[in-house]
Amino acid sequence: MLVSVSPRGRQGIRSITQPAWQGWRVDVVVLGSANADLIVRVARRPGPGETVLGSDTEILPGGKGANVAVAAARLGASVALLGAVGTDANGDLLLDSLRSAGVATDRVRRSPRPTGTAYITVDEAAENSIIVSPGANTDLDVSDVDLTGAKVLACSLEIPVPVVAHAVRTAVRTGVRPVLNLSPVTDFDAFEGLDPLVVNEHEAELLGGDPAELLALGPRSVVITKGGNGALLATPAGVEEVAAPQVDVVDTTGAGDAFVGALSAALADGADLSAAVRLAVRVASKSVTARGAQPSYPTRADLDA
Ligand SMILES: Nc1ncnc2c1ncn2[C@@H]1O[C@H](COP(=O)(O)OP(=O)(O)OP(=O)(O)O)[C@@H](O)[C@H]1O
Repeated sequence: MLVSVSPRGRQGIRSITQPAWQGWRVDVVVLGSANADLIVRVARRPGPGETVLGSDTEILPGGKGANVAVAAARLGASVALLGAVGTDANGDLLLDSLRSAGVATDRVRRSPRPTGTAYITVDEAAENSIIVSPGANTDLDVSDVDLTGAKVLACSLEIPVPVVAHAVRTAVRTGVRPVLNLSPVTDFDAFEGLDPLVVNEHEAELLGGDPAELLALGPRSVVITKGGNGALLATPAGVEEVAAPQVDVVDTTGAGDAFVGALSAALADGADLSAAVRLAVRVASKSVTARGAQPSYPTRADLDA
């Protein structure tokens, strides 16, 4: 019999008569965007019709979906990303970086459209201006939603809303725990069963502000992240605040994605929501002590160091 070995080395020998991913353990399916972040540093931003010279271009893997997937995988979760990238070099780069973080990419479709790209200008005051060209991310379709094997579905909103709504409803119907980071805030109507709905303070304001108002939208639980003040967890039973540790902040890029990745990994591992939020705060607060999004995400060993 022909056999193949799991790339994570955990599951031993598997028959190749099945698609490879069906034989591997998947704890967390992340549905979301994958972008190449093209970063250029400038003394100041150009005005209309003006040209300025900038630094060499830095190309980093990004996009909320890819960030969340990498954050969860770094903590030891078995993760598959459900997404789309182009057939271009940036698509290769994103797939390589996901795989090297241990994320299964079998559910990432190659699209004829260009890979999603974020054009990021950073000025001397470290202020960002960002243009996102979603490209292949907008190509995702409800027929791409495949939650096989998942304990937890983690999704965010940089991809078509109907796909996210379909994935959440499929998760609820099939007993997969849905976690939604409603970022950016978008017109959305599939809150029923979310456990939790995750938003930052700004997004919470846009949805009504008060945890009770967010719970009234229909999720089973709500988590509001509060930057350096940690996070708040609300269920119909009450509210719990989790303080963030005092850290030397270097770069907060991707902190929210680190939070969602860690939360999803912990929930898939059987933690209750309160314990999962406490871990997520620790992980996200660690991530702000290093530059970049994905490069700053800690492993379990980093957390204990
Ligand atoms: N200054 C900080 N000090 C310590 N922890 C922080 C700080 N800023 C963010 N964090 C950690 O990151 C988590 C998420 O931060 P935040 O609420 O700013 O999310 P966000 O707005 O989605 O982040 P971003 O948009 O930067 O990715 C917080 O709950 C906290 O654990």
